[in-house]
Amino acid sequence: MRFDAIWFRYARRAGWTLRAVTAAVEPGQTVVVLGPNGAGKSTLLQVAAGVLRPTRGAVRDRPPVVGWVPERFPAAQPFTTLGYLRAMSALRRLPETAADHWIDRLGLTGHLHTPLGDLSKGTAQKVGLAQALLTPPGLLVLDEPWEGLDAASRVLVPQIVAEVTEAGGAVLVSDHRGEIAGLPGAVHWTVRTGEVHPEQQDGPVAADDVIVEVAVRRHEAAEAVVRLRASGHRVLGVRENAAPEEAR
Ligand SMILES: Nc1ncnc2c1ncn2[C@@H]1O[C@H](COP(=O)(O)OP(=O)(O)OP(=O)(O)O)[C@@H](O)[C@H]1O
Repeated sequence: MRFDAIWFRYARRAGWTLRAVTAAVEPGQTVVVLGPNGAGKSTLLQVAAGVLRPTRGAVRDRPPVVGWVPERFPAAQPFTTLGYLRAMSALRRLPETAADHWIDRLGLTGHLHTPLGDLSKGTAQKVGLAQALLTPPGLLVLDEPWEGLDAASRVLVPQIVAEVTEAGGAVLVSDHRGEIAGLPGAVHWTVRTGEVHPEQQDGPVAADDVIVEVAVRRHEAAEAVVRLRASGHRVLGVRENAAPEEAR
């Protein structure tokens, strides 16, 4: 799937929220979308999912089955969990039992007869995930999927992402806490004031760049890398302290 010179603004006289976005997502690829608050991450994901139409430019070769999980599941709908998942299955001409696997896996069994509006944020998020996965998606778009999820459920997200990509689907996921940034093979895009900057893993350091060396505690290294990337910095490498004895 390709973003072909996409510009997006929410209103005719508003400023541009996305500017000249040109990027590609390959089948089987995970793209982690990072960037500061208000940069345009959610907007980019909604354009990718087809929820928002670009003002200029086009999304090309979007797979026919798209799974979309918004940051906030729209719970103000007159359904119970089971009623909603059955209605979503019927809409997609799937058997009534299509959601059973996800009901079981996401631990929704105890909430089947609860109205959507009465669910906790995390449980509503799981219902959102279940509906996005009813048919194996060629593109799965997840906007901050961990928000509200308990620790036991959080580990399911990278598992599900890996299963989708192993089946040949592409995944776009925004992740301000950096929970998925360590997923093997994931590429990182940083959104800054509406522009998308794919991370250049091996690109040369520009003449006017400055290299800042930072020491962090070993157990904090992964999180520090994620935070630096999320702030739009390039991380050139991580190395052990060469002289630990002298440092003491
Ligand atoms: N429905 C909307 N109508 C008008 N402006 C909007 C709308 N949604 C978002 N915006 C604006 O577009 C800009 C980008 O918002 P967006 O939600 O895409 O950023 P984000 O990077 O996902 O931020 P966050 O991490 O805080 O969720 C912001 O200035 C935001 O106020």
